Amino acid sequence: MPSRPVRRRNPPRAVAHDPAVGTEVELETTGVAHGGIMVARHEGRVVFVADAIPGERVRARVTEAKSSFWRADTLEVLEASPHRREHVWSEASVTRDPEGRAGGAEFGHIELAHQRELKRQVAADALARIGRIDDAPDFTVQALPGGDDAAGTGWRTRVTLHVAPDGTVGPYAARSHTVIPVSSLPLAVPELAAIAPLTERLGDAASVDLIAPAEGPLQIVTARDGSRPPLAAITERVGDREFALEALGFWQVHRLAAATLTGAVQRAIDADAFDPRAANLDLYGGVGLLAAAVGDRFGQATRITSVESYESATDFAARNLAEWVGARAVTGRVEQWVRGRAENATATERGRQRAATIVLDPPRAGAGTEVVAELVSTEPAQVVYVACDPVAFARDAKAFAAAGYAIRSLEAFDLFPNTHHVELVARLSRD
Ligand SMILES: C[S@@+](CC[C@H](N)C(=O)[O-])C[C@H]1O[C@@H](n2cnc3c(N)ncnc32)[C@H](O)[C@@H]1O
Repeated sequence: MPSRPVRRRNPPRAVAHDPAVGTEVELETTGVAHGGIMVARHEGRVVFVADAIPGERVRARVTEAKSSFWRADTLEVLEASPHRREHVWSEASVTRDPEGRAGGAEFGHIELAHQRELKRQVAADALARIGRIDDAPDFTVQALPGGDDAAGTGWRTRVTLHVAPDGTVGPYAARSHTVIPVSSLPLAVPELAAIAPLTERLGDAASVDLIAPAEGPLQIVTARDGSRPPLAAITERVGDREFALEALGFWQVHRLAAATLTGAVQRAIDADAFDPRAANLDLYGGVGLLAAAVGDRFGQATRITSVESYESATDFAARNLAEWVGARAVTGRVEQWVRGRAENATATERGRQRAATIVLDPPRAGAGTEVVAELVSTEPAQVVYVACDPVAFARDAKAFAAAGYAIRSLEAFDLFPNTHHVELVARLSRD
């Protein structure tokens, strides 16, 4: 097994314009910031430090020096937090040189309960400081069933590996596109970890995707220079319900995530405010997971439109939602699809829009203020927001709040143990 990282054709990790870059500093970390990094101060300047924990003293190397803040990598832990543990992935450990640490498990050195507390702090802080929301319900970040078993490993049903010019296969390093050779993939479900081509040389490939669907064989999809082979359909399952999708189509990554979000969305919807005949929406709908969650809770008469930009996903969503005659799947970009929806509607349709429950599950960037403005202009009865980025959610929640939509319920889930990611499910409505 090679131990030296292999560089891809990509910019260097830090551009050493500032003489501070590359210097070593001793830091005391005081808090956690968005993105899995900790906050410290050096001579009054904020420093964002990777691979530390709040309350630690570390020796760190500066990797970026801007006028308003620096970034640094931990080289040595001088005084450890009581929450520090051996990293779940030795190849991502602080004992390695920072440029040779595997990325994707940036909280793997922190006890699981404390990881969840740090994620809660980041989300609460984003709501307070970015969302300017001071009345959000209290919440904790909930572990998934069995989430603390095996130190939070063995949950990823999707893994993307990258291929260096010499054919080495591995994950990228944290914060760079350097391919890191590794001997294990602890966050992957064991059956995927077992088939990963970690010892192979794939000189003519760009990336390798590994997928463990709920049904059928494991999938290995090798892409060459951005092109992919034709993709098979796979089957995922939530309870008794099956979902068909393209092998590389979007599906929640944790093996229990789809079921967890189904339950959370069903709980979040206020049944008294739900009208099955309304113009209900499932925005950023993928293959219809959350539209099905709504339909399963409110029955055969449920009307709901799922909007998704990726055509193949919409085709599958139409199949997956076929049992609801009032369900339809539309291909389109949400920001375009919602534009002018209120003005172009008939009086009857405007009434249905006002009675609507809108579920939205945008990508990491969030929905954005323009989409929120279009949605609130139709005065929907309630909005259920599924968020994979607390800062983007806080920005959007602020825009909802400006239109009188407050957060009425809020749950958070640890769908990505040993990483900094957290998923939120919130219901927003007006008084
Ligand atoms: C976080 S996923 C959620 C999918 C689905 N709700 C689920 O849980 O399986 C976001 C989805 O939004 C789609 N998407 C991204 N940007 C979009 C846009 N501007 N308009 C419509 N869909 C978009 C992606 O293709 C992806 O399927």
